[in-house]
Amino acid sequence: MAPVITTQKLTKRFGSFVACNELTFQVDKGEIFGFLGANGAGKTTAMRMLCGLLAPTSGDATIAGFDVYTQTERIKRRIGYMSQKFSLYDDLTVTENIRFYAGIYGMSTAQIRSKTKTLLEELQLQNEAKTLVRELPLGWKQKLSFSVSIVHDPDIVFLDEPTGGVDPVTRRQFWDLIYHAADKGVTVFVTTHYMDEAEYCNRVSIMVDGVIAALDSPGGLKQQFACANMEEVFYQLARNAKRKAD
Ligand SMILES: Nc1ncnc2c1ncn2[C@@H]1O[C@H](COP(=O)(O)OP(=O)(O)OP(=O)(O)O)[C@@H](O)[C@H]1O
Repeated sequence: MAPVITTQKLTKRFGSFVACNELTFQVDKGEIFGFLGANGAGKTTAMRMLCGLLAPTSGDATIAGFDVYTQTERIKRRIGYMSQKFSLYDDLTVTENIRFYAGIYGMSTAQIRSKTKTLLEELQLQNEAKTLVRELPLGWKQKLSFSVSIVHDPDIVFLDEPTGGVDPVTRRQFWDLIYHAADKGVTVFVTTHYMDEAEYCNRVSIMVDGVIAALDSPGGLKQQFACANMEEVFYQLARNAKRKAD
């Protein structure tokens, strides 16, 4: 299967500080790829390079076949993005938010109408179609925000700590949506601090001080580091990290 994300010695320096140091990895189509690291490890910097928002200092990367140096506009059209501070409009209704983003992504009126209907059904939000987003519980906002980030059927969706602040049951429901998207062929690139979520990924990369310290399936990592769970794997790798949170 052709990889949809390929990086080769991808590096970002800020002055003499090396935020990301020679990152080399591939992510396949439909894969759920967890991108873990302690605070300051370089995850956000790497993700910004992969989204075409930040030019690398050196190395190579292609996203959906497009080059991160020269084809950033093409990349932006083929990806979705959801951050912890999701970008839904609190003072618009559920339906208005879906229509707004679908419009931004350049979908036609007919496409928007049918997509809005499907999405409301999938999320079981039909009864909340006219509810202002600010009135929705956090877990529902996260699910809506995720669905909106893939409304234009992107090749890859980048999720930056998408489930901050919700309980494990709500997180599990959110992950059902992720699995559903991955089954349809969307590649999911997700950062998280929750180790239950790391267990849900097909493969997990763990960054420490700007480098990828380990990369394998959760089962493979547990075996490699002789740990019972991902929490322990992460702790073994991250406990000696030199960088601290800003
Ligand atoms: N524009 C910048 N100029 C200088 N240093 C930066 C810049 N952006 C990030 N850094 C530094 O690069 C390092 C990696 O930051 P980054 O935000 O990528 O880490 P992270 O793994 O996403 O951490 P967190 O989980 O805390 O968000 C940090 O030490 C940060 O201070």
